[in-house]
Amino acid sequence: MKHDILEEIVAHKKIELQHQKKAVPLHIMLGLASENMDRPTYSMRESLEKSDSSIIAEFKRKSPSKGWLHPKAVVSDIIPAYQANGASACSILTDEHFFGGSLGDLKKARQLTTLPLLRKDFVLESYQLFQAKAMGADAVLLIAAILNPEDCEMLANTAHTLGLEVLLEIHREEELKCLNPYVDMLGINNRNLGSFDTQVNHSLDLLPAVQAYLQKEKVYTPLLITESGIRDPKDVIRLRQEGFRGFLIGETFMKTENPGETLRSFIQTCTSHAD
Ligand SMILES: O=C(O)c1ccccc1NCC(=O)[C@H](O)[C@H](O)COP(=O)(O)O
Repeated sequence: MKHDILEEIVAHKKIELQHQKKAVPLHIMLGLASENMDRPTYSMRESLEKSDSSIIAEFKRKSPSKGWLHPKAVVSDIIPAYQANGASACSILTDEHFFGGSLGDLKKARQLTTLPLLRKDFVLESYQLFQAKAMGADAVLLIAAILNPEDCEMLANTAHTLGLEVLLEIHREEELKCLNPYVDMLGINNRNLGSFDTQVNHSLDLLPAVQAYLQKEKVYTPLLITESGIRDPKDVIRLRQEGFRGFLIGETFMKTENPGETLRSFIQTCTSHAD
């Protein structure tokens, strides 16, 4: 088994954050970004709920599991094409070292789309939530595997005070303890970050435990999202039938020459086979 890449990512992120907070202290960041701090956000949850396809199309240049997917990808080509071709929301990977992204990508995407934007990064501190809001995000990802339940609730609560929705990602049943009243969407990651093994059926395997937990803790009603390794429109149809209402897809689109066009034919196949 490979070492857990998350440990390496988190160690790197802590150092990166120290530099960022020194270079741009919070009060300076807020002063520079007043336009986005004041803007009303778009609801990712509502956009997914009302769509028949509910695709969250990801902007991802490279990944630890696959290396470079689309090294020269530019936001101004891909994000408008995602919107034109039926995405319900976009996920922007803002981590630079491991994913080749940046906060600049998020800022640029905000200028080019009215789709809800998810800041996809490894959030450890509320400073990163302010960054997300300042750069134009509508939602943030919180990863249960790198947070304890108390920090997770504090971050989710802070995100809400900024008007940001929260997608909580889990991979294992034990991580359900990170659910809290501020979680809008619950994502099951099909990728094991130790082995990189990615099985779409993982979402279905974990579903009974998730449903039982939600049934027990009646106050939580997150929208269910499935994340990673989705390559076949038939998987979207099958997972939708089981109750998933969001499909986070990166590699399937980003490894192609024209991610927007690939999204278009993916959605067309989903909708033509849905009945
Ligand atoms: O994608 C990776 O290799 C990866 C490794 C370590 C932490 C996170 C990772 N991916 C982030 C994601 O959540 C995915 O980009 C997202 O779910 C889309 O997955 P895919 O459709 O398989 O690109």
